[in-house]
Amino acid sequence: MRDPVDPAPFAAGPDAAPVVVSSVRGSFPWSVLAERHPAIVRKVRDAFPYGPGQRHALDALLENCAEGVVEPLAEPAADRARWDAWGGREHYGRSWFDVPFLWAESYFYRKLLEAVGYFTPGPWQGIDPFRPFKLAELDTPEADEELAALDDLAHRPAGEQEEALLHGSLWGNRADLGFRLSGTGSGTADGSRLVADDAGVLRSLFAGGTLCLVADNAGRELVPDLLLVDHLLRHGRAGRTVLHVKPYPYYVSDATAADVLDALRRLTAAKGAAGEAGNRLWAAMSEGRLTVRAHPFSCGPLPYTDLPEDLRREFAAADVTLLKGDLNYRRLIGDRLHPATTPFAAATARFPGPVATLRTLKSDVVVGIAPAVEAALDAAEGDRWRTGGTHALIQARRG
Ligand SMILES: O=P(O)(O)OC[C@@]1(O)O[C@H](CO)[C@@H](O)[C@@H]1O
Repeated sequence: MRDPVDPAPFAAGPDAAPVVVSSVRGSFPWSVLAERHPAIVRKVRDAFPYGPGQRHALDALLENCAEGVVEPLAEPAADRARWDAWGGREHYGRSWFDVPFLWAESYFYRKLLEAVGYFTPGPWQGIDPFRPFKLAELDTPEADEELAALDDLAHRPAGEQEEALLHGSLWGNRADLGFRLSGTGSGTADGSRLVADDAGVLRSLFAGGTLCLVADNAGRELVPDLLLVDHLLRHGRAGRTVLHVKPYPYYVSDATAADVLDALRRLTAAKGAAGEAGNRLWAAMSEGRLTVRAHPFSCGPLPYTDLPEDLRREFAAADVTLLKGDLNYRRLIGDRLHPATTPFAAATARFPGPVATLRTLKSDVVVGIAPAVEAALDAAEGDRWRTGGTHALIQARRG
């Protein structure tokens, strides 16, 4: 039974709200393209002994991002036709700042991989330009502490464990490298920073069937995600889990299948409860109760209203599709500036099946915020609560 939806916010239809663009100088989207992306290109260039050809291509990308226009992928890119169909034909030739923010950001990462030869046959093919940053995250004293804390949690009742692991997965989203490489973002994991909390609805959707978890970042976000998955599989709260990751490196820290293996090995190498969870996850993957998918659409520049039919069917059949992180949230609500008080159920009405999100707020779009909460946050923080990574939300809609 679908939650009652107030049609008022969409009297003009769910696409009435304006799409986020990057053309307003000084805005958050503008700063991502004008400041964050050049910083990421420089970090990547300095992180590898790339040859002259790659360094020239990276410098050309830097210049193109700042002053140039969106250019097609260089032939013979295997996915050129796909990007043409994803909006490239409409956007090629336009300034990066004049196309939808979601499209410009997503395509930037695809052009970055082109510059370093990620798809080009040869020694650099398949070398993840963000891997140094991802791995550095996994081997830290903080990661050791987080894993050690599981030994105490293991003695708590299953319900308490689930609540704690759900929050671990939520706040793991704060560890977003794209966010950190440009030196912004902090946040505390205390409850006061939750601007919406549908944890009860979300937990009621763990019904022992299929959980689709659409992952976000690798490293210190993916490890808590995997620990939550272990708990749900172990306690019969999910019969199987399909973990959706990216088919290639994306948004600096987004997880690929290689990152799942790194996170899994980090767990199996740990002592105590963390190691036991790692071994259970390893067995679950071997037995097909935990499967990893890397669908091309997961690196697409489009909202989830454009889901391809196979994903639409998969999500519709799941107990719940749990979307992690800010980028997935933006794609879920169309990267549109809906009024923050727009009901989550209304803004996500076209997503197939029950859907939920665990997200720290790192970009302007948000829905499902109570009017009094929005007013209090605006009064206390101005707009910072929307993009600072200091606040988070748990939102869910039954099918
Ligand atoms: O999906 P994540 O990892 O939580 O966050 C990704 C993201 O916040 O990083 C960009 C800024 O660098 C945003 O535009 C984008 O939404």
